[in-house]
Amino acid sequence: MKKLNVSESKETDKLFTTSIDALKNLYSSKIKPLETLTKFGDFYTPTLTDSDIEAKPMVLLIGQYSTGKTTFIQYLCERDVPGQNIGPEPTTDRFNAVMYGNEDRIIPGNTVCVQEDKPFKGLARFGTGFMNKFQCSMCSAPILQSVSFIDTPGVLSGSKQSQRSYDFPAVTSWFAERADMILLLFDAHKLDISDEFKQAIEALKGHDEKIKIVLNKADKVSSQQLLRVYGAMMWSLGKVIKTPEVMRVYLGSFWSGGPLQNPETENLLHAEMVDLIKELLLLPKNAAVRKVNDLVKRARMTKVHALILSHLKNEMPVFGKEKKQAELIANLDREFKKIERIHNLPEGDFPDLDRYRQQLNVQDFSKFPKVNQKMLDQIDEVLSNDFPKLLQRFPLDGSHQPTSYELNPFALDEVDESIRWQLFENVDQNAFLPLFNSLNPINGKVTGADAKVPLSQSGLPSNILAQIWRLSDINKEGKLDFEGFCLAMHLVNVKLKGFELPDQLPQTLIPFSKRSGMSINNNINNSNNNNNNNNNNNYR
Ligand SMILES: Nc1ncnc2c1ncn2[C@@H]1O[C@H](COP(=O)(O)OP(=O)(O)OP(=O)(O)O)[C@@H](O)[C@H]1O
Repeated sequence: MKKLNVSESKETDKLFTTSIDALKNLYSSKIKPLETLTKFGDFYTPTLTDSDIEAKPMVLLIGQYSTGKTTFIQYLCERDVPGQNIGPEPTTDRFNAVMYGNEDRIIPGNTVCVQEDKPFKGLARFGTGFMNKFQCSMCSAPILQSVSFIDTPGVLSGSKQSQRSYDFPAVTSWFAERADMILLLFDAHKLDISDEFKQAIEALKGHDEKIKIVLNKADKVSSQQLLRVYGAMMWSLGKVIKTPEVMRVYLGSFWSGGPLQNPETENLLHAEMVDLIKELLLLPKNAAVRKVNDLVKRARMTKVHALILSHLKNEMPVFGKEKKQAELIANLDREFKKIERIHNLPEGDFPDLDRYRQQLNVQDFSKFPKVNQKMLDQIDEVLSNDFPKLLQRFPLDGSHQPTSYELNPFALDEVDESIRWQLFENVDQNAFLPLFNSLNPINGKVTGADAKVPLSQSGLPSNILAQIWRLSDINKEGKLDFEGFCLAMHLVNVKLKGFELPDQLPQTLIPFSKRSGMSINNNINNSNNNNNNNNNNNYR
């Protein structure tokens, strides 16, 4: 594993901060003026605020009711999140932004939408019907320092879905535009893709590249059923999501309710779950590049929008304005083609015809602004010069930015708080194999007496080593298998770096083979009950 170069890590962090600053400047000086002039917000989405651009990466979860969206968030947070309801019936009746905060609290929708430091001001346009169904849950779960989650109400079937007091697809589309990743959750045990759910997926149009599929509760079916369910799901989705790329599907069972139930698929599901968690952890590093891409998209749309308005204004006669306006709206597709040809614009930068028509219906074309060449030049400048320069700062060779942890799992002083969220699977286990084998394990396990020598060589005091033993002997057997031994050695290194050891093992540090068998509560109970003393004695 490559050794971390401290200055390189600090440079990378600095690079991301300065890039976000540069983005804010470019947006407000070169894109926003044309957006304001052409009332871009009335046709698309409101102008962005600084907090929109600075916001932590957002993960949007969408699925029919009871597919496990809320449980998924709870699993990743390793704790109960305030304001979350879990149950077999439709439980989440509101959009819930789960974000980091020092103390647990729930902020109601009306308040969170006026807070300057939250990226939700644009939601105010969905009215009080929506505000009453929106809230922000703040809690101190470590993963929330890297990403925020948007839990959504489960999509219902039939009239129940349309009875909502706000425009569900429009709100979903608003979040989709700002999200860094969209997770579509399906229940492998009860695959059901209703028409209403298909409509909700339609609202994600234009954001296909962010969509990942999670086939949840995949351990509840046999391998053969899983294959069938997978095929049926892809077939149905193929009709709704029209993307040339193959969608990434993660199979898994994201909850702390018990071990994976199908030994046949256990390894596969573990590997898939690890992959998804790794993807989530990479989001902050990729978010800055994504933000540049989003602003590129927005700048191109603004340019096309300005040219459409100017074209429609030029078409207006001195008399008979209303008739001409209606005619232009009816033949909007033809007008779009004309504009495309005259200005040599890509078809893909044009807006959705029906939605644009709806907005045009309430406008007076003669009041549209004429082309402001200076502002258009600024947009061209930002697209052809400023954004490419900004992107050159990032390594865009297809490889992701390795996290500090991937570069050196023991370099704890060189990484931020998210280190607590590292995965056991990322620990370089090969490095400990020779040492483990030299202890002559019996049935793949070593006793406290065996492990005492290598652990004591760390020079750590007995009480600390006893704590390390307690944390590493997850099954409370008085012995360590290879994974437990790696964990112990890893914790020794953590301590030697000057960090406090946790009272209980973070969920991420529990090897996957042992993880699914434990609930978080079990974990807490284990650390509190008398087992502690017994296990500590194994080491002494
Ligand atoms: N991986 C899993 N394996 C088994 N059961 C699960 C799993 N995940 C969630 N469940 C159970 O499924 C039910 C629905 O879970 P949850 O409330 O998290 O779903 P949801 O998608 O958020 O639902 P809603 O849209 O109604 O809020 C709960 O009873 C929960 O305990």
